[in-house]
Amino acid sequence: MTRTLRIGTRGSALALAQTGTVAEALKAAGAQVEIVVIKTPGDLSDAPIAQIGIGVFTSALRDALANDEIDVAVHSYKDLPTAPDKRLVLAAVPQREDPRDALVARDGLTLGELPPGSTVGTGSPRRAAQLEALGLGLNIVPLRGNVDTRIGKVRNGELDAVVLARAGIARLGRTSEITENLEPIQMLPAPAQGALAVECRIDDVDAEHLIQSTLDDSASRAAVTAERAMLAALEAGCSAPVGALADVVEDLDDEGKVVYRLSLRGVAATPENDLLRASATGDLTEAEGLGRALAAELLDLGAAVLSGPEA
Ligand SMILES: NCc1[nH]cc(CCC(=O)O)c1CC(=O)O
Repeated sequence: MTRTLRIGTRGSALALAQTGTVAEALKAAGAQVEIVVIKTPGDLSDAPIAQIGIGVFTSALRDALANDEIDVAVHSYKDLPTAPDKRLVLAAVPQREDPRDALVARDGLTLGELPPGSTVGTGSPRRAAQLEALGLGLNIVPLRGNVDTRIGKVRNGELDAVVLARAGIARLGRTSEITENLEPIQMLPAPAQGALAVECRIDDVDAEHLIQSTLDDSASRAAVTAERAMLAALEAGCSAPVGALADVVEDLDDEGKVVYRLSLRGVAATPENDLLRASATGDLTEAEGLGRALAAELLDLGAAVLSGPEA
């Protein structure tokens, strides 16, 4: 008897594309899979994410998983609340896509080429704060909707530009519409941007092992673990102006041998909304501690303690 793994996903084009890659990998490993689309309140409301709250895209999927309606949930990792869900286990963090943000602007323009007063759409306080900090006189306007809708507002002339996660555009096969990849030095991505989180029930050891051995990428997992530990220690919700990016880098130990280490950069806002940037490097096996240490440093520098996970 072969078990069929029911893989739950949101119904957006992006979610379906992401889930498709997970399903294909599991099939290639010999599993039988079925895709189950779950509607979430985040898909049904047009209100700003900051208003409808954290977890709007993910809690319905998590409940369906805990209630045995599905066996696997595929999330955009950055949309998951930082608080752990004791009913579930993170079975895999697949190899991460390019985590950078990307600009889609009219006439092929880059950020630096946009004239002052240009309208740039984003619903993300993190992106807005970092765009403001460039001092280009851009007019940042709120924006929501799926990737297609957002790019459409540039195509139809409603906006001069939008900023989106490169990974989302890439998963939809639309990278040709990107006019500039934003370097982390000016625009740090959201913690875990570009990564997926593949969850299963805490007691479903068979599914966990299959998913982990088929899909987990330890470098991606270490990087996002550090980024999200930083976010959690700042008590920031997903809508807070906090960015983080970790990379695995080569280093030399005391005997001159090559070792791999984790390098983490972070950005957070002060109560006056000025941006603070800091970085730290640590052991690959100490990803969580590295994230917490960088958060402590940002707090020492005057970063605002942000509202808790419920805000
Ligand atoms: N908050 C929405 C969301 N969640 C994940 C992605 C993109 C894919 C990813 O970062 O993994 C997006 C769209 C965006 O931020 O442009």
